[in-house]
Order: sequence, then C-alpha cells, then structure tokens
Amino acid sequence: MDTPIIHIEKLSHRYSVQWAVRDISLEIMHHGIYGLLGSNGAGKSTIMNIMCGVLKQTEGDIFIKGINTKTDPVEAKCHIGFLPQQPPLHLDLTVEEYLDYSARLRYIPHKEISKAISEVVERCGISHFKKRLIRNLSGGYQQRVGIAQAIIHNPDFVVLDEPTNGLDPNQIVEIRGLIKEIAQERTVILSTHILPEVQATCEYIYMVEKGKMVFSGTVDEFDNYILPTTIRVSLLANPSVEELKTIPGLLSAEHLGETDYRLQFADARNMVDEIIETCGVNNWRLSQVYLEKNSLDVVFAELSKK
Ligand SMILES: Nc1ncnc2c1ncn2[C@@H]1O[C@H](COP(=O)(O)OP(=O)(O)OP(=O)(O)O)[C@@H](O)[C@H]1O
Repeated sequence: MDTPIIHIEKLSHRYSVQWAVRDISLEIMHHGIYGLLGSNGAGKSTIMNIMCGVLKQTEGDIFIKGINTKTDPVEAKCHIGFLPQQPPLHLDLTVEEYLDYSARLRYIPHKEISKAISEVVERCGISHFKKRLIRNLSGGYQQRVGIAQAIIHNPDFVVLDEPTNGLDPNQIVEIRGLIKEIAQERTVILSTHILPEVQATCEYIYMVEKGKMVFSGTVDEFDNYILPTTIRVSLLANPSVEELKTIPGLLSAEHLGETDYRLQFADARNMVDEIIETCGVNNWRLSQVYLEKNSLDVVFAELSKK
C-alpha cells in the first residue's frame, strides 16, 4: 500500500490546562487542496502549527510521507512547506535576498539555490519583482512571496494558514489561482473560515469545532450534510394549495405568489419524479422544479453547534 502524504493519529494539544485540540485523526493519500474549516478559536492554527513542527503536540503522532515529525523533525520538515497566518517576511530584504535566506534555512545546497529561486519566482509570478524590497510590494504580491518561501524546497505537503486573509477581491482570485496551480503536484491544506473560499478552491473539507473534528468529506457531501426538505415548483395552471395535497409524501405546501410554490417533504431528495408525475396527471402545467439546497452558511452553523 502507498504511504500517505500525511497521516495524523489521535492528535491532542493542551495549552497549560485547556485542551485546544482533541483526538484528531486523518489521512491524505493524494495531491489536491484540502480545506481546514472552523470558527475562530476552533483549533485550526494549533493543528497547522503542530503539522509543521512549530508547536510540539501534547499527545498523538503526525507522519509526513511516513516520517514521524516528533522523532525525525528535520527529515519530516524537508517535505513540508508552511505559510503561517502572519507571513514570516523580512520587509527590508529584496524578494531575491529573502528567498535566498529561505533556501538556506531549508538546507538547499549552495549550488542549487539560484536555480531554485528562478524556478519559484517564475512559478509564483514574481520574477519581475526579484530586485524589489518586499515592503514595497502590494499585499497580494507579498502573499506570493510568502507562498514562494513555502515551496522553494519543493515539498510534497504545503500548509497555508488563511492565505487570502486581508487581500482585496482581485488579489484573492489571483492567489486562489496560484494555490490551485501548486496543488497540481502537491498536497495543500489551507485553513479558512470563508466559505466561498472553500467552494472555490477545495476538493475535500475537514471541519473542527472546539478542537474536535466535526466533519470530514467532499465539498458536495458538506453541501448535502443537512437533508434538503423543500422543493420549489412553478405551475402555470395555478392549482390551489388544497389540490396539491394529492402529491404523495407532501407534508405542506405554500403559495409564494404568481405560479410559484414551495413543497415540503420529510426528505425531498427523491420526490422530483413523483411531483412531475402528479403534475402531469392533474395537468398543472409544471414549468420549473428544483430542490432547495441549504447554503454552506447554514451547514457551517449547524456543524458549529456539534
Ligand atoms: N499560545 C496559546 N496559549 C494559550 N491558549 C492558546 C494559545 N494559542 C491558542 N490558544 C487557544 O487555543 C484555542 C484554539 O486556538 P487556534 O488559534 O488554534 O484557533 P483557530 O481555529 O486557528 O482560530 P482563528 O481562526 O481565530 O485563528 C483557542 O481557544 C485559543 O484561545
């Protein structure tokens, strides 16, 4: 069997007396973007800091490509790239000087540093700013430099803590594009509490609340976490709500105005066929029918209560 890129086993962490992370386990086998979701104070940064070896866990183990971060931290860190919530930039260095410094920290052999810098600035779209002081770059470009330092040693596993925080909408789109590119050949875990970000970038979601894992699944599974119970229909024949009660399984119906109705079921997922059939038999002239899904905000709020 292949070795997972990251394997977390029963991770717990306590700051003095208070547990911030409790019994988290997960395993990632493939490249792509994985979202770590959770409200403020849920434990995301703590988990990420432990994954990257910035913080030593109270209990549990983390293996990066089979290497235990606790017993072989230096070897494990060769495979990890990290962009913390506060990018560790040196504002008075140029982009090139800073990346040279980052490369040395990553033990890239001296002869290979210049090539590594050229490749990473190209990849992150900052070649034209190589000689510029970091303090004179916009927030979006500073974030690109932060991502560049995280991947300069070509790690398989990259952790990005709220990578689009504080950026304007255009910069957010650009940084998301860059993250998608780098995730083609790596596993990227990013933390956020911005739900559209998860929808726009992630393939898989882990959600933590009060330090515990409350959800693990695909974005579609997250989307469908709360059972849809309502279906919207447009009926050109304008039947009365009373007449609609012949639809099998219907709990209640509401007339929303003009030709629009909301139909309520215990579980609305498989009711569309029944509705189409009943509308046909009664000649209600169905012109539109769709399942009303819960928004990601509603799912997030529901999971936050767990
Ligand atoms: N150094 C620390 N000492 C004591 N408690 C801490 C420390 N760092 C974090 N905590 C506590 O641990 C819990 C988890 O915090 P953490 O920063 O990991 O959450 P988070 O999900 O990253 O939040 P945010 O989205 O606000 O960054 C919180 O209750 C926080 O107050």
